[in-house]
Amino acid sequence: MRELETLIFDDGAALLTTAAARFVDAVARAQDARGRAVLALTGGSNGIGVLRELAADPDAVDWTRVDLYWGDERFLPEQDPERNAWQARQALLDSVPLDPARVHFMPASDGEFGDDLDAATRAYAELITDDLVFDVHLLGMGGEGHINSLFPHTAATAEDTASVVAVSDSPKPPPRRITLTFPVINRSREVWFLVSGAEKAEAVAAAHTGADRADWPCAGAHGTERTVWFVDEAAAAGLSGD
Ligand SMILES: O=C1O[C@H](COP(=O)(O)O)[C@@H](O)[C@H](O)[C@H]1O
Repeated sequence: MRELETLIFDDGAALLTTAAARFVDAVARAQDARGRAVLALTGGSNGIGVLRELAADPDAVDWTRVDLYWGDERFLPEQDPERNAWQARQALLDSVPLDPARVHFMPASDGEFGDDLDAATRAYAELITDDLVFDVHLLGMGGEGHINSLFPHTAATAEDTASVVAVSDSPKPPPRRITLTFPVINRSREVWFLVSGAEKAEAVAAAHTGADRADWPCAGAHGTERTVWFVDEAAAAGLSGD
Protein backbone atom coordinates (compact mmCIF):
# COMPACT_ATOMS: atom_id res chain seq x y z
CA MET A 1 0.00 0.00 0.00
CA ARG A 2 1.48 3.31 -1.11
CA GLU A 3 0.34 6.45 0.69
CA LEU A 4 0.94 10.00 -0.43
CA GLU A 5 0.83 12.71 2.24
CA THR A 6 1.35 16.39 1.54
CA LEU A 7 1.77 18.46 4.69
CA ILE A 8 1.70 22.22 4.27
CA PHE A 9 3.22 24.47 6.95
CA ASP A 10 2.95 28.19 7.63
CA ASP A 11 6.72 28.51 7.42
CA GLY A 12 9.99 26.62 7.18
CA ALA A 13 10.50 26.51 10.95
CA ALA A 14 7.19 24.69 11.50
CA LEU A 15 8.07 22.31 8.67
CA LEU A 16 11.37 21.37 10.32
CA THR A 17 9.82 20.92 13.78
CA THR A 18 7.24 18.47 12.44
CA ALA A 19 9.71 16.65 10.20
CA ALA A 20 12.03 16.15 13.17
CA ALA A 21 9.18 14.81 15.34
CA ARG A 22 8.12 12.42 12.55
CA PHE A 23 11.78 11.36 12.15
CA VAL A 24 11.95 10.40 15.84
CA ASP A 25 8.77 8.29 15.44
CA ALA A 26 9.91 6.67 12.20
CA VAL A 27 13.26 5.66 13.73
CA ALA A 28 11.54 4.16 16.80
CA ARG A 29 9.04 2.25 14.62
CA ALA A 30 11.82 0.81 12.46
CA GLN A 31 13.87 -0.16 15.52
CA ASP A 32 10.84 -1.85 17.10
CA ALA A 33 10.06 -3.74 13.90
CA ARG A 34 13.54 -4.68 12.68
CA GLY A 35 16.00 -3.82 15.46
CA ARG A 36 17.54 -0.89 13.61
CA ALA A 37 16.68 2.13 11.50
CA VAL A 38 18.36 2.51 8.10
CA LEU A 39 18.30 6.08 6.86
CA ALA A 40 19.48 8.04 3.84
CA LEU A 41 20.34 11.64 4.67
CA THR A 42 20.38 14.53 2.26
CA GLY A 43 22.06 17.92 2.12
CA GLY A 44 20.73 21.37 1.44
CA SER A 45 18.95 23.87 3.61
CA ASN A 46 16.19 21.64 4.97
CA GLY A 47 18.16 18.40 4.87
CA ILE A 48 20.63 19.97 7.30
CA GLY A 49 17.94 22.01 9.04
CA VAL A 50 16.11 18.90 10.20
CA LEU A 51 19.35 17.54 11.69
CA ARG A 52 19.82 20.81 13.61
CA GLU A 53 16.29 20.45 14.90
CA LEU A 54 17.04 16.89 16.07
CA ALA A 55 20.11 18.16 17.91
CA ALA A 56 17.82 20.11 20.23
CA ASP A 57 16.67 16.83 21.80
CA PRO A 58 19.45 14.32 21.05
CA ASP A 59 18.17 11.71 23.52
CA ALA A 60 14.87 11.33 21.66
CA VAL A 61 16.52 8.79 19.33
CA ASP A 62 18.48 5.63 20.09
CA TRP A 63 21.39 6.57 17.84
CA THR A 64 23.32 3.39 18.60
CA ARG A 65 20.89 1.43 16.41
CA VAL A 66 20.84 3.78 13.44
CA ASP A 67 22.58 3.07 10.12
CA LEU A 68 23.28 6.18 8.08
CA TYR A 69 23.91 6.56 4.36
CA TRP A 70 23.86 9.62 2.11
CA GLY A 71 21.62 10.23 -0.89
CA ASP A 72 24.31 12.33 -2.52
CA GLU A 73 27.58 14.07 -1.82
CA ARG A 74 29.72 16.80 -3.26
CA PHE A 75 33.10 15.24 -4.21
CA LEU A 76 35.33 17.59 -2.24
CA PRO A 77 37.96 17.27 0.51
CA GLU A 78 36.65 15.83 3.77
CA GLN A 79 36.88 19.11 5.68
CA ASP A 80 35.24 21.22 2.98
CA PRO A 81 32.19 22.97 4.50
CA GLU A 82 30.31 22.40 1.22
CA ARG A 83 30.22 18.68 1.82
CA ASN A 84 26.83 17.37 2.91
CA ALA A 85 28.57 15.10 5.42
CA TRP A 86 30.58 17.96 6.92
CA GLN A 87 27.42 19.99 7.41
CA ALA A 88 25.59 16.98 8.88
CA ARG A 89 28.42 16.41 11.36
CA GLN A 90 28.35 20.03 12.51
CA ALA A 91 24.56 20.04 12.75
CA LEU A 92 24.12 16.77 14.66
CA LEU A 93 26.26 13.74 13.99
CA ASP A 94 29.30 14.76 16.03
CA SER A 95 27.16 15.26 19.11
CA VAL A 96 25.18 12.01 19.27
CA PRO A 97 26.35 8.47 20.17
CA LEU A 98 26.33 6.92 16.69
CA ASP A 99 28.27 3.71 16.08
CA PRO A 100 31.01 4.86 13.65
CA ALA A 101 30.83 1.50 11.87
CA ARG A 102 27.23 2.28 10.97
CA VAL A 103 27.85 5.73 9.50
CA HIS A 104 28.54 5.36 5.79
CA PHE A 105 29.89 8.66 4.49
CA MET A 106 30.38 8.93 0.75
CA PRO A 107 34.12 9.19 -0.04
CA ALA A 108 35.87 12.56 -0.07
CA SER A 109 38.26 13.70 -2.80
CA ASP A 110 41.22 13.53 -0.39
CA GLY A 111 40.29 10.13 1.03
CA GLU A 112 41.16 6.52 0.25
CA PHE A 113 40.48 6.89 -3.48
CA GLY A 114 42.13 10.27 -3.82
CA ASP A 115 40.67 12.39 -6.57
CA ASP A 116 39.36 9.38 -8.53
CA LEU A 117 35.62 10.02 -8.65
CA ASP A 118 34.82 6.75 -10.46
CA ALA A 119 36.72 4.63 -7.95
CA ALA A 120 35.02 6.45 -5.07
CA THR A 121 31.64 5.86 -6.69
CA ARG A 122 32.33 2.15 -7.23
CA ALA A 123 33.35 1.80 -3.57
CA TYR A 124 30.09 3.36 -2.37
CA ALA A 125 28.10 1.16 -4.76
CA GLU A 126 29.58 -1.88 -3.01
CA LEU A 127 27.91 -0.74 0.21
CA ILE A 128 24.50 -0.33 -1.41
CA THR A 129 23.73 -4.02 -1.72
CA ASP A 130 20.50 -5.19 -3.39
CA ASP A 131 18.95 -6.06 -0.04
CA LEU A 132 19.59 -2.63 1.50
CA VAL A 133 16.28 -0.84 2.00
CA PHE A 134 16.05 2.56 3.66
CA ASP A 135 13.36 3.01 6.26
CA VAL A 136 13.36 6.70 5.39
CA HIS A 137 15.13 8.43 2.51
CA LEU A 138 15.21 12.19 3.11
CA LEU A 139 15.25 14.42 0.04
CA GLY A 140 15.80 18.12 -0.44
CA MET A 141 14.86 19.57 -3.81
CA GLY A 142 16.13 22.31 -6.08
CA GLY A 143 13.95 24.78 -7.94
CA GLU A 144 14.43 22.83 -11.19
CA GLY A 145 13.27 19.68 -9.39
CA HIS A 146 16.60 17.98 -8.68
CA ILE A 147 16.79 15.52 -5.81
CA ASN A 148 20.06 14.02 -4.55
CA SER A 149 22.36 14.89 -7.50
CA LEU A 150 19.76 13.82 -10.07
CA PHE A 151 19.30 16.83 -12.32
CA PRO A 152 16.84 17.21 -15.21
CA HIS A 153 17.82 15.56 -18.51
CA THR A 154 20.99 13.87 -17.26
CA ALA A 155 22.30 10.31 -17.47
CA ALA A 156 22.13 9.97 -13.68
CA THR A 157 18.41 10.75 -13.72
CA ALA A 158 17.82 8.23 -16.52
CA GLU A 159 19.75 5.49 -14.67
CA ASP A 160 17.60 2.41 -14.08
CA THR A 161 20.19 -0.18 -13.08
CA ALA A 162 23.20 1.11 -11.15
CA SER A 163 22.55 2.04 -7.53
CA VAL A 164 25.18 4.77 -7.34
CA VAL A 165 26.61 6.92 -10.12
CA ALA A 166 29.22 9.63 -10.52
CA VAL A 167 28.20 13.06 -11.75
CA SER A 168 31.06 15.04 -13.27
CA ASP A 169 29.18 18.03 -14.66
CA SER A 170 26.52 18.98 -12.14
CA PRO A 171 24.73 22.17 -13.22
CA LYS A 172 24.77 23.21 -9.57
CA PRO A 173 28.27 23.63 -8.11
CA PRO A 174 30.36 21.82 -7.26
CA PRO A 175 30.39 19.89 -10.55
CA ARG A 176 31.67 16.58 -9.21
CA ARG A 177 29.30 14.55 -7.11
CA ILE A 178 28.25 11.02 -6.15
CA THR A 179 24.56 10.17 -6.05
CA LEU A 180 22.15 7.35 -5.32
CA THR A 181 19.77 6.72 -8.20
CA PHE A 182 16.06 6.03 -8.63
CA PRO A 183 16.27 2.22 -8.28
CA VAL A 184 17.57 2.68 -4.72
CA ILE A 185 15.46 5.68 -3.75
CA ASN A 186 12.29 3.94 -4.91
CA ARG A 187 12.78 0.82 -2.86
CA SER A 188 12.85 2.92 0.34
CA ARG A 189 9.92 2.29 2.64
CA GLU A 190 9.36 6.00 3.05
CA VAL A 191 10.56 8.91 0.94
CA TRP A 192 10.30 12.37 2.51
CA PHE A 193 10.65 15.61 0.62
CA LEU A 194 11.65 18.66 2.70
CA VAL A 195 10.91 21.70 0.58
CA SER A 196 10.47 25.40 1.26
CA GLY A 197 10.48 28.61 -0.75
CA ALA A 198 8.50 30.11 -3.61
CA GLU A 199 11.24 29.23 -6.12
CA LYS A 200 10.34 25.55 -5.59
CA ALA A 201 6.57 25.89 -6.17
CA GLU A 202 6.63 24.91 -9.84
CA ALA A 203 8.59 21.73 -9.13
CA VAL A 204 6.28 20.78 -6.22
CA ALA A 205 3.25 21.22 -8.50
CA ALA A 206 4.87 19.20 -11.31
CA ALA A 207 5.59 16.31 -8.94
CA HIS A 208 1.98 16.29 -7.80
CA THR A 209 0.61 16.13 -11.34
CA GLY A 210 2.61 13.17 -12.63
CA ALA A 211 5.34 14.97 -14.56
CA ASP A 212 8.07 13.04 -16.35
CA ARG A 213 11.11 12.46 -14.12
CA ALA A 214 13.44 13.46 -16.97
CA ASP A 215 11.94 16.96 -16.81
CA TRP A 216 11.30 17.09 -13.06
CA PRO A 217 13.37 14.46 -11.20
CA CYS A 218 11.34 15.07 -8.02
CA ALA A 219 8.35 13.53 -9.82
CA GLY A 220 10.08 10.15 -10.01
CA ALA A 221 10.70 9.47 -6.30
CA HIS A 222 8.27 7.41 -4.21
CA GLY A 223 8.41 5.26 -1.09
CA THR A 224 7.06 1.70 -1.28
CA GLU A 225 4.90 2.41 1.78
CA ARG A 226 4.69 6.19 1.99
CA THR A 227 5.77 9.36 0.27
CA VAL A 228 5.57 12.48 2.40
CA TRP A 229 5.92 16.04 1.13
CA PHE A 230 6.75 18.53 3.89
CA VAL A 231 6.26 21.91 2.20
CA ASP A 232 5.85 25.45 3.39
CA GLU A 233 3.04 27.66 2.05
CA ALA A 234 5.31 29.36 -0.47
CA ALA A 235 6.42 26.05 -2.00
CA ALA A 236 2.83 24.78 -1.98
CA ALA A 237 1.53 27.78 -3.95
CA GLY A 238 1.07 25.76 -7.15
CA LEU A 239 -0.95 22.97 -5.56
CA SER A 240 -4.65 22.91 -6.25
CA GLY A 241 -5.78 22.66 -2.61
CA ASP A 242 -8.00 19.57 -3.24
O1 LIG B 1 22.98 20.31 -4.02
C1 LIG B 1 22.11 19.84 -3.33
O2 LIG B 1 20.88 20.46 -3.27
C2 LIG B 1 19.71 19.81 -2.77
C3 LIG B 1 18.70 20.88 -2.34
O3 LIG B 1 19.32 21.90 -1.63
P1 LIG B 1 18.52 23.20 -1.05
O4 LIG B 1 19.57 23.99 -0.33
O5 LIG B 1 17.93 23.92 -2.21
O6 LIG B 1 17.49 22.68 -0.10
C4 LIG B 1 20.09 18.82 -1.68
O7 LIG B 1 19.01 18.08 -1.24
C5 LIG B 1 21.21 17.89 -2.17
O8 LIG B 1 21.52 16.91 -1.21
C6 LIG B 1 22.41 18.72 -2.40
O9 LIG B 1 23.58 18.02 -2.74
